[in-house]
Amino acid sequence: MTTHKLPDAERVSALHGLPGWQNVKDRDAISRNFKFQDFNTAFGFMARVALKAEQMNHHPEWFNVYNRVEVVLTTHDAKGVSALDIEMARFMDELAGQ
Ligand SMILES: C[C@H](O)[C@H](O)[C@H]1CNC2=NC(N)=NC(=O)C2=N1
Repeated sequence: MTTHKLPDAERVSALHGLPGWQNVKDRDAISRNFKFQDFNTAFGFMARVALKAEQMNHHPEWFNVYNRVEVVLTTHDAKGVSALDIEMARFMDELAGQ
């Protein structure tokens, strides 16, 4: 299963490769804030991520205001961060180009 909680060492090394992402305080999750040029770009990003999320059956928690998208990734079924969260974080970074 890819939905099991990642061992600490794997999580630490995955986060090294995802410099924009950090552990969430008081929660077993990772987060990143993205800032885009405008709402259209932010929402386009969200639309593409939504399609990927459906394909993966793995859905982000996020909050959008205008050009900002605040993302929290965790695997509810695993009660923690799994390989799916790392895959989603990499996808988002690649898409955002930042
Ligand atoms: C029933 C359905 O497959 C599950 O609830 C999926 C849907 N999307 C999900 N998304 C996330 N982030 N974590 C999950 O555990 C999860 N589980």
